[in-house]
Amino acid sequence: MAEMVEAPQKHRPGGVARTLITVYGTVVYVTFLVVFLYAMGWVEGLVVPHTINDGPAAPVVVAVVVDVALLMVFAMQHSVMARPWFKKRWTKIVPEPMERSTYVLLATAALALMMWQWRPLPDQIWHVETSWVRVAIFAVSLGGWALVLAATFAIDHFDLFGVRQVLRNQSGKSALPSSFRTPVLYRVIRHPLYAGFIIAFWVAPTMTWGRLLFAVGTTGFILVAVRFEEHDLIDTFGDDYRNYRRRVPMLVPRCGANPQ
Ligand SMILES: C[S@@+](CC[C@H](N)C(=O)[O-])C[C@H]1O[C@@H](n2cnc3c(N)ncnc32)[C@H](O)[C@@H]1O
Repeated sequence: MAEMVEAPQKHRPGGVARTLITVYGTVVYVTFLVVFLYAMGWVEGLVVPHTINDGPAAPVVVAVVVDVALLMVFAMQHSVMARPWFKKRWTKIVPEPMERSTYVLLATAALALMMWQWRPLPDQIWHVETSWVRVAIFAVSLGGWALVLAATFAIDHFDLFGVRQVLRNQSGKSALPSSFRTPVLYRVIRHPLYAGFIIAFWVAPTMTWGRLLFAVGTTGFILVAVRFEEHDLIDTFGDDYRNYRRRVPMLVPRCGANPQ
């Protein structure tokens, strides 16, 4: 049973402002989709002209420093802007219906900056030659991306990316309260979206040092982000989330356990 927690409603823009906010949220969402699709190709080395193994050549130490700095910008943006204390202060400056879209816009900018400025480390750690094995490995990796997408829809895709908030604002409705959900994926593990990213980043037919650095950095960030996120979820949903955490594993499903 989903528990509902009322979200406080602050600024209520009217007329033209509402329409502008809706346009803003829609443009941000479409921009995010384009950049995110590009990022899939960038990581996988498929379809797009510029991949994780391309870019300006740099000495190894410089490349590592630049890439770690880019990963940290990405991690800081996500970690700080997702916290309730930040949202509380931020919505004194930015109208509440725009808050999530602005988060998504800055997350998209951080991702685009990373792809643009990433310094390649193209030496290979492993490289699978056999073509059917390569295809099978790609399929698992793309399965990781599919899991990410499925998890966004299981939770609430349009709410996660700020679209629902601007559309509700357009029709004069207040923000939907946060709700605790355990749709099927979330009955197997607590963080299917993050698990999908980990699969997508690590399962690679060719692993270069650059991709490994990316996989290690993002996985480290996910493991830290989970702690902050769960702390906030416990603050919001209390014992419902505590009990859920006892019942359901974090990232790796339990063998033989039936999702309840
Ligand atoms: C990017 S999503 C990632 C969700 C989850 N960590 C995962 O990996 O599938 C982060 C948002 O999902 C929300 N969230 C995480 N688990 C949730 C649940 N079971 N029900 C509702 N919202 C949840 C968090 O509060 C946060 O706003």
